[in-house]
Amino acid sequence: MFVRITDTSLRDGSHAKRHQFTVEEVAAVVAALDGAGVPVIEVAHGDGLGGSSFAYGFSHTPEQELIRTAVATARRARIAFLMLPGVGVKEDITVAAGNGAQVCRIATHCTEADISAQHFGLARELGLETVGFLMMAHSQPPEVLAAQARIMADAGCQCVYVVDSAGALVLDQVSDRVAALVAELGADAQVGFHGHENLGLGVANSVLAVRAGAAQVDGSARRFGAGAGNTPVEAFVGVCDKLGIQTGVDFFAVVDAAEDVVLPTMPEECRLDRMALIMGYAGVYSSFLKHAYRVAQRYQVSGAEILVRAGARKLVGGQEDQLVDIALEIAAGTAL
Ligand SMILES: CC[C@H](O)CC(=O)C(=O)O
Ligand SMILES: [Mn+2]
Repeated sequence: MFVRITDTSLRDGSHAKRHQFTVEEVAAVVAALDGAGVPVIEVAHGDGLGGSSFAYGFSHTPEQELIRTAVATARRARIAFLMLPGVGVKEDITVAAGNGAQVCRIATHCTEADISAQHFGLARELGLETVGFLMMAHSQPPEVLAAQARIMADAGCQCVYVVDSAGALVLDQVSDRVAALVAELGADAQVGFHGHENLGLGVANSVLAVRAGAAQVDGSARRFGAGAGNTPVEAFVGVCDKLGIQTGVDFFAVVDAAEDVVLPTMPEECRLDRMALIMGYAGVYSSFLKHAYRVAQRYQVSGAEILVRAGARKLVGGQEDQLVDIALEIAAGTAL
């Protein structure tokens, strides 16, 4: 059994770093992960191409420059980028392809796959490998996700991911979703899994995804990602070694890369603390974490209460501004 790993520290980790990666940091991380045999490395603003904005936070370095740096540094790894239709536009994909990126990952909310069709079409025309992200996958049952995956595959997506954006999926809930996509897509497209650590299940959920037929799995060195972070790639590689699942990644080299190279780029460790746990429990988009801290501070209300209410409202990516509305509701003493 083989699983292809994509490291997303330089994209999902961007949320945890408020999008402040430098060229030097990207070069160092890509060199270390590439040297360890990580086959795909994702680089972009945390919210994907075009994410640098008032709404999501401005990047320290333009993401296309970071992509160029990653491409120039990697010897074996393919460089991937993420793009959310509406946050970025098709031109961003063309520019990233021109900068040498090889894997185009298009992310939509898990009921909105149809908005990705033109982007997959363009990416295939440009000769890019394509991956689709069905975000907030905990919020829909397996059959709904499978139907959405079919829309992406028919549009030219070569691997559709079950994306546990909130870190809310628990064990069998991952297997059931991945298995439903595998059954629907058959030979038409692969299936992937992207996990978050908010309930401490990133590695276990990823193993179950592979056992249910996932051919690709995401992780981040040192868990560097939104919320409590992503599936720790070095732990996942070690567990795969023990289980006889081939990854092609050198365990000791990726452990060194995580500790010696990625950790120094992190503003702090991604913690499985109260806020992160509530995100997983209440089903809140992991990238809302820093926004929730900021809004709680500004309106002097409980960040935990904001997240509980965000979960009850079933907010999706792009609705970060509703955290302010929720904070005002709490400050006014309105009951949930
Ligand atoms: C804002 C995009 C988001 O971070 C994509 C992702 O990694 C997820 O939904 O988990
Ligand atoms: Mn993520």
